[in-house]
Amino acid sequence: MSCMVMFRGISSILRTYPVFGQRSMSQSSLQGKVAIVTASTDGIGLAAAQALGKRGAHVVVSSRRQSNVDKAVALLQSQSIQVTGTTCNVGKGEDREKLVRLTVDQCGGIDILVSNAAVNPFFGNTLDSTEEVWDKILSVNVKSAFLLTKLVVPHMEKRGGGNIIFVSSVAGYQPMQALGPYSVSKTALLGLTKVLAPELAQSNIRVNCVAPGIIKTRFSSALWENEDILDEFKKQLSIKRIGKPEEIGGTIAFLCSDEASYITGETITVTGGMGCRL
Ligand SMILES: NC(=O)c1ccc[n+]([C@@H]2O[C@H](COP(=O)([O-])OP(=O)(O)OC[C@H]3O[C@@H](n4cnc5c(N)ncnc54)[C@H](O)[C@@H]3O)[C@@H](O)[C@H]2O)c1
Repeated sequence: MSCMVMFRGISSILRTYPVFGQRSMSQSSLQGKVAIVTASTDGIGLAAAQALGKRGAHVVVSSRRQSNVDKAVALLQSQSIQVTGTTCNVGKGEDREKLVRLTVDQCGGIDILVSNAAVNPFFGNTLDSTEEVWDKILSVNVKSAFLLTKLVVPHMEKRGGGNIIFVSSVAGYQPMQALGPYSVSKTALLGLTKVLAPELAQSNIRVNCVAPGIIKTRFSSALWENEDILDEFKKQLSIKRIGKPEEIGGTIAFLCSDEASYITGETITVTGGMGCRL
């Protein structure tokens, strides 16, 4: 068989069975989608914005400081990502409303919410934690995730569907020593995912969650800056290194794509094989 004949044969197979050709590429595409990612000027949030943006989504990045927003917007623009930026403290109702209003006004709608912001103001024995600690952790890590969801759902319904991603933690499955209240807040997100997925499925909105292991960001620096602590953690890992923010960003983008069209109510652990599921 000549090369020409063989080439024609392959092209006709690709036309007949598009799964071998362009279809798989378009299923991962987020072209035309609008994505809000909270706390997205650094770490996992920034990596999620990059992963969604590289697949064609217009991303709306935010954090509490304008200077950080400006830096992230400039970085994403330099990577040819369509981006809008604003300040948002997710713990404040007026900021959440401003974020949603600005996104709808400037980008025409909302298809994706990645609720990524979190705090951990407390290390120690859980019985030493105060009411203020619990109020802060539950307000930022859990309540704001739900209240933002409530605000974006009507806009997703107008677009015929959407995707919501909560960022939990492996600590949500197996509480980490000295991180009691934070771990409990991350367990709550596993529950929130399961509660909302069936309610929102009728609106064609999928609700999923990612539970990172130890990822190299500012948030986890206490765990990886100290070699001894890091070595102890590495013993629990199958892949003997800590994770990179883009490894979480990629998982989030996958969950938001049509490749994950039959996945809802799930949490994907991304831990290098830490092996501690409930
Ligand atoms: N890095 C890890 O090892 C790890 C592991 C498991 C889960 N996580 C989760 O990943 C998410 C991102 O964390 P990260 O590791 O990228 O660290 P990070 O410090 O870059 O991200 C957390 C961000 O939340 C922001 N934030 C805190 N309170 C806020 C508020 N009220 N409004 C808006 N933003 C607020 C912080 O400014 C910070 O930018 C968090 O939900 C965290 O719990 C991280």
